[in-house]
This record gives sequence, C-alpha cells and structure tokens, in this order.
Amino acid sequence: MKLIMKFGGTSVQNAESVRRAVDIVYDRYSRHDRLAIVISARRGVTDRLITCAEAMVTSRDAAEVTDLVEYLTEGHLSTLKEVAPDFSPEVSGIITRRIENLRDFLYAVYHLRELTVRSRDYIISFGERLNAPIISAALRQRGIPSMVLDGCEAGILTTENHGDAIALPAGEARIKSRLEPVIDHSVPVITGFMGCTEKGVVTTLGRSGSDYSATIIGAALDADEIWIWTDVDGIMTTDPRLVPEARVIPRISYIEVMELSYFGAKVMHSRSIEPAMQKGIPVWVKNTFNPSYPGTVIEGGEQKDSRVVKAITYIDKVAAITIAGAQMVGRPGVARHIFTLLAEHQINVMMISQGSSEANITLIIEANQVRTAMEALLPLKERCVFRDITANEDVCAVAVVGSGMAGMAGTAGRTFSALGKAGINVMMISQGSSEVNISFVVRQQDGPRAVKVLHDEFNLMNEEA
Ligand SMILES: Nc1ncnc2c1ncn2[C@@H]1O[C@H](COP(=O)(O)OP(=O)(O)O)[C@@H](O)[C@H]1O
Ligand SMILES: N[C@@H](CC(=O)OP(=O)(O)O)C(=O)O
Repeated sequence: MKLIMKFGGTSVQNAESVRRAVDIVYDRYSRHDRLAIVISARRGVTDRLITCAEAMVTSRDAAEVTDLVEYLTEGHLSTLKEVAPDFSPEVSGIITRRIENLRDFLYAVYHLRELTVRSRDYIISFGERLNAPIISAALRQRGIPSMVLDGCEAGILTTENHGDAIALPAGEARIKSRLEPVIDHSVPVITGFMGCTEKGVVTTLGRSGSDYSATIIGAALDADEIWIWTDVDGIMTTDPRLVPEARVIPRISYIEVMELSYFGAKVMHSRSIEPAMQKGIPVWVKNTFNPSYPGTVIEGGEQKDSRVVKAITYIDKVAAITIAGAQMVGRPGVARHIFTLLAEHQINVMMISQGSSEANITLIIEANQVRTAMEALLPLKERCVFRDITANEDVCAVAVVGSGMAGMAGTAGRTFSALGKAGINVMMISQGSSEVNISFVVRQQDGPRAVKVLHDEFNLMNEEA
C-alpha cells in the first residue's frame, strides 16, 4: 500500500521516541509498503525559535541567540549520536552548519531590529529542518534507504500569507512528479510545517501544520492511507488533559474532525482534513507509544452511531470584540466594512453573533490579534459607523460536536440546561449551518468546567450512549 506517515513533535523529541518511530517505519517497510514520512520539529523547538526571533527586535545584547544555539546543538547532536552512530560524523556537519545559518539570520534580525513575516517563517522552519536529517539517518542506520527533502523541495506550493499559508492546487502535480519516483526506491523524510511560494520564499502552514503537510502530500500522491502518529491513542471525546475519563472515538467523519480541530482539538490541524476528504483517503490517528492500539479512523460518510454528540472541545486563546451603536440598525454595508477591514489585516473571525436589534455585533477572534483588530476597526468609529468598540479577553469558546445532532431536536436544550444547572453563564451562542456543532462562549475560568459538565451530560466517558 502507498502510505504517508506523519510523526508529531512528541514522537520525535528524543532518542527513545525516535527509536519507536523507526520501529514503526521498519514494520511497514518490511511489508513492502511505499512510504513517505513527514516529521515535525522536536517538541518545544518551534516555541523556542519563535520566542528568540521575536526577542531579537528589542534584545539588548542578543544573548538569547547563544542560549538557543546551545539548546539546539545539544539536543539534536546527542539524539543523532544515539540513533544513528554510523552516520553521526556526516550528519552532525549538516546540523551544525544549519544552526550557524540560523544564528546568522537571528543576528541579522537583531541588527535590523525588524522581524518581517518572511523572516519569521524562515526562522521557524528550522525546527523541522534540523530534525529531518536525524530521522532519515536513523532509518538508514536501520537499513532503510532514505533521503531528506524539505517541504519546498517536496513540491508544496502555498499562498503568500506567511504564518498560515494554504496549499495551492498547482503544487499537486509538482509533488507527484517529485515524490513518485523517490518512493519507489527510498523512504523520503520530509519536513512538515513548511512549503514555499511560487517565487520560492519559505512559508509555514500554521501551528501544528505538519498534519496538513502530510495530507497535502497524501492527496497529491493518491495515497491509500495517511497515518498521523502522536502521543494519545486517537481522537478522543475531549482533551484528556482536561478530562482524564475521555475515551478514544474509533471512527469519526471528516466533517466532525474539521469542526473539532477548528474549535481547538489540537490533535489535528484544522486545515489538514480537506485534502484527504477531497480524495476520500482515510486518515488514521495513532499513538507512537502504543502502536498496537488501532486508534481512530477519519473517513467520509456520516459515521453515525447512536450518539448525537461525539466530542467536546475548548479553545482558550480567544477574545470577543463587540461593536455597538444605534446607527448600525437597518443600515446596509456595516458588516461588509467590518469584515473587509479585518480580512485586510489577516484576522480570522471564528464566530459571529448579531443582536436581533442589529445594534451590536460580537466577533470571536484569536487573542493575539486583538490589538490589530481594534486598530483596524477604530477608523470606523471615527467615521460614526458605530458608537463603541470593546474587547473582552476573559473569554473562551467551547464546542459540542457530532453529526448526529443534524435534524435532531434537543441537543441545544440539553447543552444549555446542563450549563445553567452548573451555574455557568453563556455569553454568546453560535450554531454552524452544517448542524455538526453548537459553539458558545463563556468566561475563561468557566471553560474547563463547561467541558467537564457537557462530557458528563452526554455520557461520553462510556462506550454505550
Ligand atoms: N479531542 C482530542 N483528542 C485527542 N487529543 C486531543 C484532543 N483535544 C486536544 N488534544 C491534545 O492534543 C495532543 C496531541 O496534539 P499535539 O500535541 O499537537 O501532538 P503532536 O506533537 O503529535 O502533533 C494530545 O496530547 C492531547 O492533549
Ligand atoms: N513544529 C510545528 C508543526 C507541528 O505540526 O508540530 P506538532 O506535529 O508537534 O503539532 C509546530 O510546533 O507548530
């Protein structure tokens, strides 16, 4: 079978996890599967790269670079020595040179006091670019022929919106022509999270974007299956870190996972489902640390079971922007002005609610975009399009997801009466037109409890509905 396997940050974060990943690849290789491997940066590395790059704009003496270089060198080279001793001299040269290149780039940001979106993407792509040579060497150490390709070399072509780029259909033929001949004789290790524009400028696909890399490649190669290897047994009824009784969902539909990931289920990147869905390729989510467990399969069709609700998600890094004023009532074009300005500033609106009197509109956006959104919209206030604009960062969004709720009365009633009984005040409600989710906003401190209350209400910890 033609199989794409993606290993997330925890699955490649040290020698022990790399060995497990290599065992998994070896198992499929010895069954004569045609394989392409997509890897993430080691856990924590992307965060460190972002912090250091941002610090360079104001840093006093760029001392952060020295710390980062030490951290990256120590972590990567020690793992390399353990998992691929025969290849260590050759590959450590590649890694050291790459770290030097990164260091020079960070110093350039420090001297220029400017971090452009392009530079930021280039810098944060180093997490994957430092890791891929290690995984590939570890495969060769195990007798598996392997080579490294970065996302750009693999043919992933993207839009120019840095930090959250989207794959362009034109990349599909390119990926196919570059990778098909390779997988006949080798197991390529491809850096996740990155692609490039038509002009060859490096872009990144958004946090957790390696899942997306895997499905872009899987779709372009018409893979039989895509396997996402992570640190939990599959997609669960909610984040197990929030509710330890959470249970693995054996089968779930593409649409349901899209909703789950959009509303914060970190286990899959929200855009990663679409390429697989378009080609009808099953995506399995599996645990690197428990590989014999079947995991979750994400497929087409309704995957209806007796349950109306399959999972609850929670996203805490959001903010509510409320725009109010009687002058908006009955006046066409106000919403257009607002959304055009937000789009021009690359602000993604996650939820919208408009009061029936039309005197106010509330938008939920990512918390780190609040300042940009306020600055973008203020000119409308000055032009008296509305009276007032406020931001509330003490909020979080919760979503109840399940395709079974479409056309079934009662889910919203049960959801809100359970929250009411628990004394949780709901500040805003929205239901997607697909009727696969009901999402709502509560105060940040109520979020985890709302998830727990609903997980209990819909009896999600038990196998039977
Ligand atoms: N519904 C869910 N099902 C499974 N995991 C979830 C869910 N919601 C959130 N998570 C979290 O997602 C984590 C896996 O995502 P991530 O840390 O990005 O892994 P990786 O580094 O392998 O890509 C899990 O450890 C879990 O805490
Ligand atoms: N390194 C990227 C991409 C990624 O997909 O990571 P993970 O697979 O660990 O979620 C990030 O941290 O966002």
